[in-house]
Amino acid sequence: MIRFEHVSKRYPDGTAAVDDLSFEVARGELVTLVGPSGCGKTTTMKMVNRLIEPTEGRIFLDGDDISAIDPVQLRRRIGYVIQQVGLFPHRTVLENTATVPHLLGWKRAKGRARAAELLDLVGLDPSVYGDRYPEQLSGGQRQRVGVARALAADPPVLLMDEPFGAVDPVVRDRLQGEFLRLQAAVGKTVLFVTHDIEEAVRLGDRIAVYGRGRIEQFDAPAAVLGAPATPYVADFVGADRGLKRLSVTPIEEGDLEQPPVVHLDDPLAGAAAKLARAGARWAVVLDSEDRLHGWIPAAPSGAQDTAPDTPEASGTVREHARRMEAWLPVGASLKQAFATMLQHDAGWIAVIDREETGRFLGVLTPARLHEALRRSIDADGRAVPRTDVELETISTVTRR
Ligand SMILES: Nc1ncnc2c1ncn2[C@@H]1O[C@H](COP(=O)(O)OP(=O)(O)OP(=O)(O)O)[C@@H](O)[C@H]1O
Repeated sequence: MIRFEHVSKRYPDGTAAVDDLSFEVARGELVTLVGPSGCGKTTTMKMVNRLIEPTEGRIFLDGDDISAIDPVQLRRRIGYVIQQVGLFPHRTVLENTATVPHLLGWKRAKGRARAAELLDLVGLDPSVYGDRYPEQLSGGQRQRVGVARALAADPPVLLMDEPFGAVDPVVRDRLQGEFLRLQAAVGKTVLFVTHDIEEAVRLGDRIAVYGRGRIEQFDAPAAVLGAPATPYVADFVGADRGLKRLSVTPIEEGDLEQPPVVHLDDPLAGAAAKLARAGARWAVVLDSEDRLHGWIPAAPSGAQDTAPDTPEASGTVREHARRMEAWLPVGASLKQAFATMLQHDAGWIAVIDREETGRFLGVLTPARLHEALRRSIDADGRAVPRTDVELETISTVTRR
């Protein structure tokens, strides 16, 4: 979709902003360009929409040499989102979002309808925010408008230059998550500039790690973290790359442990017997459709008089079950799993198939999380699927 062939940009003062760059971005792919300040990321991006002209080499968009395309026509095929969003202060949010449809000569009603749809898509209710002016929005909301505006004419390509750079880390984290969901829905070809390796790793299908004017490594996030191509890349991704890897390693079903499972309407005595047989301290509680409800300890509170593993325990699991807040869908990252454990001060989290169905799949414990991480590192090193990796030592600490 976007192809660079031996592209260089030299400024008259002799600065080589980029030097002999060749790479290709596939249709629907999100590539992050990451590197320290001044290494040529923005220059690379601005050459794609001809805000900067290369001194050597050629750039192709969908097979067309862009030097032969009128820059104004070209920019209509390319959405552009920058850090200082550049919203028009005297136009409403809806008018700002409809800018490009307006320039393209769409009928006003059609442009506004499209703008409203896009605002909705980026999480801003058009009936609430549509008539506001940019100064009446938070920084994060302004960025969302910037994204909606860039998408308004449905361009196949998006260029994003540190779009979330100016907001605080919490908002930034949320915007990244929203953007990933949006991208899963719209499937644009995206070049995304950032100087933050964590952002690059989280968002990119592939990452281009820039040194001075050159790409040092162009690879999937796990590969950049797992096998840095040069000492420079290793240094840039940092000594804590194992930790960063948590954010690109998804929870898989094979990572999960299967604790005893009981149902809400099971008699308590039966549940207690099951726990005793398994030697477990707790069991997961499901409803009649196997959806996660919560958990039950081996000695439910209030039932101490009748120890649960004695036949005197009466009633059903329902009366003693506790709700479980610490859960995630399969496919969420190990980092999210770890964060969820910390947030809920939980020794394990429940993993379900999907949020909508809530079907219980198993639990992830810290030991299992560690194993999953080690298996993923090993799998990358040997280029095999994670399920094929057998660990030599497994360090689980259970009562079993
Ligand atoms: N008009 C110009 N004249 C001379 N040198 C320039 C000009 N514009 C940019 N440069 C230089 O080109 C190099 C690459 O700049 P570029 O903006 O692409 O870097 P960047 O990686 O995007 O950095 P940042 O993260 O700080 O935005 C820098 O050394 C910069 O000083």
